[in-house]
Amino acid sequence: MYDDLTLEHFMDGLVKRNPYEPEFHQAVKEVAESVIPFINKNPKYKQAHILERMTEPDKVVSFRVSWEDDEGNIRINRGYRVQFNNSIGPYKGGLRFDPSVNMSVLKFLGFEQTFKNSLTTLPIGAGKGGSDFNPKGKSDREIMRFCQSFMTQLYQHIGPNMDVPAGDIGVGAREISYLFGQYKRLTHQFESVLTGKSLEFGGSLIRTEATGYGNAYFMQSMLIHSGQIIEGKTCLVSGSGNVALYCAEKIIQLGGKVLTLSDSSGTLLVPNGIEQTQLDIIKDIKTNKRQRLGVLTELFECEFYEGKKPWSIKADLAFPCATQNELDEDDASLLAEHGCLAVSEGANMPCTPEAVHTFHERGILYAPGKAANAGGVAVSALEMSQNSIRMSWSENELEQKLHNIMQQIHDQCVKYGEHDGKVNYVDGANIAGFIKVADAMLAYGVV
Ligand SMILES: NC(=O)C1=CN([C@@H]2O[C@H](COP(=O)(O)OP(=O)(O)OC[C@H]3O[C@@H](n4cnc5c(N)ncnc54)[C@H](OP(=O)(O)O)[C@@H]3O)[C@@H](O)[C@H]2O)C=CC1
Ligand SMILES: O=C(O)CCC(=O)C(=O)O
Repeated sequence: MYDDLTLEHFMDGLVKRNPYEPEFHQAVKEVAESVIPFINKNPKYKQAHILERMTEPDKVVSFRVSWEDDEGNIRINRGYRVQFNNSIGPYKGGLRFDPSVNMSVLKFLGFEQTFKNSLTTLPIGAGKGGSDFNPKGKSDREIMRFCQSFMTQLYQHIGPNMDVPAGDIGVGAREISYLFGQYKRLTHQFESVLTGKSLEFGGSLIRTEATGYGNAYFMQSMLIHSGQIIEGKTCLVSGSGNVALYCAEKIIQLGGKVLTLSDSSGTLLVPNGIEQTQLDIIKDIKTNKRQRLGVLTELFECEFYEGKKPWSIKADLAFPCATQNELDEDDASLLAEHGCLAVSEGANMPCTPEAVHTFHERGILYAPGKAANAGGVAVSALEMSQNSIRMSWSENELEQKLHNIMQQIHDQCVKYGEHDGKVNYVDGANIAGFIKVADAMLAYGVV
């Protein structure tokens, strides 16, 4: 007979094996709280030490990235790829270029990706990578030289059936193009080794929009399930990158009113709701001109609050779409006091555990990122499928597929997270994501 697994014992071991990795501990604890009771009811997972194996990455690589800046100085950064779990498909997950990147951050992201990719219903394993390189303020040429040097190290670890990276914070269409160009030059192969590519060379329609659109669809499903609608609701969105901009766009299309966006310098407030024409200006400022949101006060009627987060503004719904731990307990209390009904995470782990606890305590519907932002990686998997069959699906087809996938993810969360008529989307996402990967690992035996 086996004793029950306890959260305390499991987490003690994990922290000892992975010291100084607070983000990784946070992500694992959130999953362990949901799945340990499930594992104890299903001893086959306990006997095979599935959770212990799932929390140990398959492989981690770290490498030097040397490159030359525009002044001719030699610059050195560190590159990484964490290949977390390939039980249900090739490693799949983004690359992040940001000074905050370290092993703890990439392990939390790779671990989360395991559950997210499982939830998509598509055959993709989990990985994450990146560098502590800061793209802000760099010229196009510097970005190109960095990406080429990064790929010169990374290319031997990736491949269309091995590991397929994509974008994340600081890695968008420009960086993916430089990375793909260098991979092609090194290997003489034109293959589906990155997703988020431009349309001219194998990219998929809707991939740019997918994470943000998917998050708005998830919120819509969650509201409908509880007898409400998104139309007419006031919304706070944080961030103004890929995820935030397209989350805002889909909210507007669904009839919601987006009051805010933000960046690392502060929050933009449009009290009557951002209109699509204004959103197009914001996209140009952030994506093409790479400027701060504050410049918008000169372009249309809006307010800008330097150094402030959006969460103190009264609204019905919240969509944190910037970065991890951007919404804490105080922010969650303010949202609750202002009557917020639901929170759906576009970013990965943007809400602290204390904030999530507050949502649950105050009856606010809460969708974790691994469920709500899975639309991006799902369309990445569809990009891989299109590349394999050398076809391109239409925008309508892809958006319909994305919408269906988000609905299926929602329904899996309900199936595994509903107790006494209430849905705990954290438990639902964790248990549903766990089962598929765990069953594949059991089938492989001890590997
Ligand atoms: N891209 C994708 O397909 C997916 C992304 N995600 C997650 O979504 C989040 C956003 O990614 P993405 O939109 O791609 O990244 P981008 O680089 O396109 O945008 C990031 C945005 O977040 C803001 N930001 C970053 N750090 C901070 C901070 N510390 N405080 C306040 N604002 C901050 C940035 O501001 P500034 O402009 O000032 O830098 C920018 O507006 C991340 O958590 C990512 O892991 C999840 C699933 C898929
Ligand atoms: O599209 C992908 O492969 C990566 C998406 C991603 O990094 C994420 O879901 O966090």
